[in-house]
Amino acid sequence: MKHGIYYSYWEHEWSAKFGPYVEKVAKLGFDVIEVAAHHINEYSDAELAEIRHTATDNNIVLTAGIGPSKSKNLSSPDIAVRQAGKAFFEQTLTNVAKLDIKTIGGALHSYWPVDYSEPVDKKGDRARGVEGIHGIADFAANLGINLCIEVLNRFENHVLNTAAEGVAFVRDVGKPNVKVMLDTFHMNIEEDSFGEAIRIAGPLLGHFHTGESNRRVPGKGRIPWHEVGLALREINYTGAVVMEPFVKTGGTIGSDIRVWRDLTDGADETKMDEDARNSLAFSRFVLGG
Ligand SMILES: O=C(CO)[C@H](O)[C@H](O)[C@H](O)CO
Ligand SMILES: [Mn+2]
Repeated sequence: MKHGIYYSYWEHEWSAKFGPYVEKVAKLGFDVIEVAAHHINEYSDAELAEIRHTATDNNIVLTAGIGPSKSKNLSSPDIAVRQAGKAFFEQTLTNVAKLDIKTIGGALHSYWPVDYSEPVDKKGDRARGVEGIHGIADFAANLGINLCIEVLNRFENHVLNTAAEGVAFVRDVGKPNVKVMLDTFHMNIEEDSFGEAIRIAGPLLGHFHTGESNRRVPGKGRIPWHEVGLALREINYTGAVVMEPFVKTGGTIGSDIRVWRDLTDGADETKMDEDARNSLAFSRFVLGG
């Protein structure tokens, strides 16, 4: 099991450059950095090559996260939006592969965060989402990339809220490189049991996010980490465990994640680094790896 952190912990915008964080997370002791793929198409090949070299030099593996925008929604009822989504993913996956990334996770099957001022068509969105992911799966497979479909809580997405729904979706897609992704923050809201949800995902679990119920770093709250760790061991999970703390207000990240109070307790960057380092030690101990 490899342990990582989403670099957005330190940032306010999904567009923030992730290159400078590779060395930082290596120094903190992580194996993996997760980067936002939202704006990767704006990076030059030279920039991507440099980031890839820095990662290799620092023994860091990269993974990617994305919350697709409404205009790139693979499950939209509007065929033009679905086509734009497919084109966007093909370009994004091509660039993601330049960083030697093998895992991209998020609401790939939909968009994020969902605009609930509009009527919800869960059945139609799910059916179009299955078709949309099916339609980009082989493209991703040819680049050696797994598509990890994140199960989110009801306030952020309606298509997949539980591990059981995630598994049924992935089975309907029926492609070996399309997997389920779970996140303890969302599980805390939707699942009856953390352990059972992880066992339901079982061999289909492709990526795993961690965070407390208020998205502080693991170890500061009341998620049943021991139960989570036991279940991950039971299913022989060998993928990445990426902590996804969101503690800062402000910017698009603060607004998308609904961070309306300072959860850093006024921490400066040095203190935030220390929190991440301590949480990594806690995560390795309680989850394994
Ligand atoms: O858990 C999440 C959102 O609540 C997601 O993992 C990411 O934050 C989102 O896809 C943006 O990358
Ligand atoms: Mn997540």
